[in-house]
Amino acid sequence: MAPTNWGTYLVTQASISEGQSTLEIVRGAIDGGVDAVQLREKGESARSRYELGLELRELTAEAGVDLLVNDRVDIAQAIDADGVHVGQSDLPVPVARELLGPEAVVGCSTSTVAEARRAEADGADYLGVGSVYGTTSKDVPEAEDGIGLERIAEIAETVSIPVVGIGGITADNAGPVAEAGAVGVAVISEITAADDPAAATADLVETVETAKDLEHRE
Ligand SMILES: Cc1ncc(COP(=O)(O)OP(=O)(O)O)c(N)n1
Ligand SMILES: Cc1nc(C(=O)O)sc1CCOP(=O)(O)O
Ligand SMILES: [Mg+2]
Repeated sequence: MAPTNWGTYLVTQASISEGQSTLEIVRGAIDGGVDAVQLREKGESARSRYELGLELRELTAEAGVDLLVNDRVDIAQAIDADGVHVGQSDLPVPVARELLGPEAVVGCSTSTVAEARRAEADGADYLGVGSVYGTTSKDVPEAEDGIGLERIAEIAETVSIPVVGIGGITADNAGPVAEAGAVGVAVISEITAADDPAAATADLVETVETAKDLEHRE
């Protein structure tokens, strides 16, 4: 599936779960209809991300769900992921593309119009734009303040590649992100910290689909 159709995108970080493993959470997310999963697990060793990545690859491939790896092109290659997600302090987009090839999905984090233009020119396939509402899930002070929906709209109008909103997104506030022009939403806590990840995912899927339907009718 292409990023254009990623309505709901799970970014994994089991350290903020209520005792559930990443595999359990991803299984639930798949049952709930998630479109893409990103292996993040900041703080874990390369070996443990690699081993978890192999298991996630099996699960996601069976379900037809895209699998991305955060930051690490080498792990993406080693587990045969669909692609990689890089931020402003990670490997540059053209380098990730060169290493992974033309078929891989390369996503890039941006929070300003200038960064978005650059990522698109560099060949990114989609943008992760945030932090939309502000979050403590990403351990940097900048993420605590939201960039707001107007910035999402401005970036979505500027670039031709899909924009995915990230940061502080829940089923209650995901609709306006899609209405602002994002193809979908990426979340950690809304699914990961839920008692029932499948139900939390299904709520998000429905909210985003409804908002996109309304947006297209206008
Ligand atoms: C979909 C998506 N968008 C943004 C990010 C953040 O990437 P980055 O800024 O590199 O921060 P880390 O996640 O690496 O801490 C993301 N991971 N996914
Ligand atoms: C990994 C990440 N990147 C962000 C960015 O703004 O680039 S915000 C974020 C954390 C998203 O977690 P939650 O859904 O719990 O807010
Ligand atoms: Mg990164």
